[in-house]
Amino acid sequence: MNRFSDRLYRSAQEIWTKSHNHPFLTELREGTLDPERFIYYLKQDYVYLIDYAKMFAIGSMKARDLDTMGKFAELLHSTLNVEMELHRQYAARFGISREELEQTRPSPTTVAYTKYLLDTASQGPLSEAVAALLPCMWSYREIGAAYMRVPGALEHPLYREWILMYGSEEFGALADWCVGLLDRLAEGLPEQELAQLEERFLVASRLEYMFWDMAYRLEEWPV
Ligand SMILES: Cc1ncc(C[n+]2csc(CCO)c2C)c(N)n1
Repeated sequence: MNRFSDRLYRSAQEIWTKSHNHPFLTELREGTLDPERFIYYLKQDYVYLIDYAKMFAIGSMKARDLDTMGKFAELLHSTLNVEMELHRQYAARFGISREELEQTRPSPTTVAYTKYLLDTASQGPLSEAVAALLPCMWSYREIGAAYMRVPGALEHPLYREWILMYGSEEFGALADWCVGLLDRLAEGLPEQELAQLEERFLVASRLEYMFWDMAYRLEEWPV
């Protein structure tokens, strides 16, 4: 069967491979990542997730049926209460309060990524919103599943929980649902619209790469 998601996966392959080989991720899976870089990532990711959760709210609003509406509501709930709870627990280990996490000033890359997502979701049809939010869910699913199998990765005192969360069955199932939704939404669309969806997917994939890179560089505003 010819799935639109197969086309997206192929066209983003080069970008995703660069993410997988980025030192932030190679060092995280080997357990050598400097915690300072991880803390920076957690703080930026926390404010990223606040906007990302809003994408799910927009998804719920634009859904055409109750099942889809409910699934986005479930994703919104899980982002706020499961994924962000992991960040809160990590922050507590480093003496960073919930308030401090929430007050993180977004870096240039975080601003670029979150505003790109929210602009896409609010201006376009549901299919474009899903194309833009998919690299986040799908690439983390791939990373989590792969790192669960890296010998010793789950023994690391700091990175173990992170890997367990993204390697979990629940996260896998949510990502699969989003992939399937995009395939259904793309059915029968003309090539011009498919190309537009592909572009959203590729820009978000590049921004995912930039997010790892930003954290590794501890990016700051230049002025
Ligand atoms: C930059 C960045 N990209 C992707 C994720 C992963 N992620 C964000 S929301 C979601 C699904 C529901 O919570 C998943 C898997 C992240 N945390 N940060």
